[in-house]
Amino acid sequence: MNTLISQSAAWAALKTHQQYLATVHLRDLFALDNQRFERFSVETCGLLLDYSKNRLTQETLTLLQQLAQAAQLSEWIRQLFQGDPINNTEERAALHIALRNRSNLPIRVAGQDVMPQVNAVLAKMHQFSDSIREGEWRGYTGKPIKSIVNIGIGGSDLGPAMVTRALKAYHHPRLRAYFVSNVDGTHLGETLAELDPETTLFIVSSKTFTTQETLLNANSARTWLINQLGNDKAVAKHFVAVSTAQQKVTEFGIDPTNMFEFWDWVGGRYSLWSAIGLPIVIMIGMDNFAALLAGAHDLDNHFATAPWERNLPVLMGLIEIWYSSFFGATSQAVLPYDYTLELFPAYLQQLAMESLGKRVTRSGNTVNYPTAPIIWGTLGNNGQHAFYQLLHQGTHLIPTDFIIAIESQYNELGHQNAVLSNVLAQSHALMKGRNAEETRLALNQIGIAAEKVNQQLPHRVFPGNQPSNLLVYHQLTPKILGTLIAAYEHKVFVESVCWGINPFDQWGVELGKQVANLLLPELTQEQSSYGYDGSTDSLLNYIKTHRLAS
Ligand SMILES: O=P(O)(O)OC[C@H]1O[C@](O)(CO)[C@@H](O)[C@@H]1O
Repeated sequence: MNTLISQSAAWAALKTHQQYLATVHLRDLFALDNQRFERFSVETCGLLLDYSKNRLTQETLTLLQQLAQAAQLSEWIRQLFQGDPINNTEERAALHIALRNRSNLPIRVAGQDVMPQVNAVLAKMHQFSDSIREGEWRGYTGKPIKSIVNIGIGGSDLGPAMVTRALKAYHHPRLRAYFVSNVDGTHLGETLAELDPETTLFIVSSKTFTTQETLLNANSARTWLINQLGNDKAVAKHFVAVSTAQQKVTEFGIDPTNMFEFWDWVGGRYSLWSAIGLPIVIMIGMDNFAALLAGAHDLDNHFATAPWERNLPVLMGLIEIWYSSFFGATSQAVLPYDYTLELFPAYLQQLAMESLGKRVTRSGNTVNYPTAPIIWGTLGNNGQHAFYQLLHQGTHLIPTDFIIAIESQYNELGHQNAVLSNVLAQSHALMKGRNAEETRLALNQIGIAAEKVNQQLPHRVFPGNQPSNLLVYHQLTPKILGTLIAAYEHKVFVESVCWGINPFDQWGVELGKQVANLLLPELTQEQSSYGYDGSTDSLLNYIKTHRLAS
């Protein structure tokens, strides 16, 4: 589409409609309609989305669906699922749905069914992970593996790290997982200090096998291992690779038989379902990994077939567009009230912002509307004692996703009602607020002297009207985690389609990498003028001088 979506009739209608809804308080929407929960919630694949605490009406949803129609969402979903090269700037398909295609029906890329390849790699992962878990795979000195170290960054780290963390209750009791991503030697150094080389397996994960951070960490880890075990033959028993680039893996010194393959039609941030999930499989076993895939597959089927008004990721995507492009919300908070999801906000940051942080459409036209919000968040209960002040009384409109487990992994401790009461209280209070009259009454009730009430009133009023989604599931299992992640992946896809963006490339990360490559040798060369800019040149000299002085 060469024209911008903002030129559509649906966009204009939404703009007019927003002017009306901007004047309506959420508490009034609830007062007007006691069926909001029934009307504005959807349950599928074990996941409930309550979106009734959003600044929308039935008319809003109708108009948002018209926008999706104008953007040809159905056609794009069809193309996604049939393996068309919808990553147009890289001329590739984006087929993460094939990685979890438990139906096994053929999915074709350029006419060729990819399912045999997918299944072959899954079988290899199964066999390898079993051999580690059962202690058959031995290190160079004959001991079973106890520590798995994933070396990767971005999509080759965040997804597997998040899932491995979330599914700790399913870990093999002998095994510990570590994730090294940062190029600061402290990350690898601190990790190595905890490891026994004889019982450690390194998984070098990199789609391209060119990423500076990963290769530097992998090289240092290899040097450490060889020094510790005294023979470079040890590498074969302690290093495996996950990549699309066999030649580069071989050049690094890893035997191709110890390489787990994936393909260019798997985007980095969509890759945890592929061989990039190897540390997950080793830690939780293939049956549980298959359940993760099955949860995602169920949600894929829902996304591909459910009518939009009952389609969970479609609704989530449209609601975010509503706030970003029409209310001007610049950020979205993701606040899990499930301790196991502590890495989920960081994972979502890459998924959403690397996919949607773009200013031109697929055809290269500059957009004239705001696109992706900034995603941020942390565990909700901790956030309450840190930044919720800003949510309740600050000046920003911050739509929030609360993620709720009805049962925790440690239910027997009896804390869960405290968790649930907190999250329900927060979403309620953010929605309803407390107006001046209610605040006056509350202050009177706690015995604040009448003359002080007026003074305190402005500080004690809560404007409310902060929207939120509540995503609720029974307990975090591999299956429900798969469903939850797939829901967010497809939400991002819906947004990309409506904004006309290609969500599967990431050209915006290139420039910084290129300049870093130019700068790297400057740090060791003897020169004092470089031609970057006044600040960068001076900082290079400042750093070198300080090094010499220390
Ligand atoms: O898996 P690779 O090729 O090492 O890339 C790691 C990450 O780097 C990025 O390209 C961004 O720099 C991500 O898209 C990707 O997930």
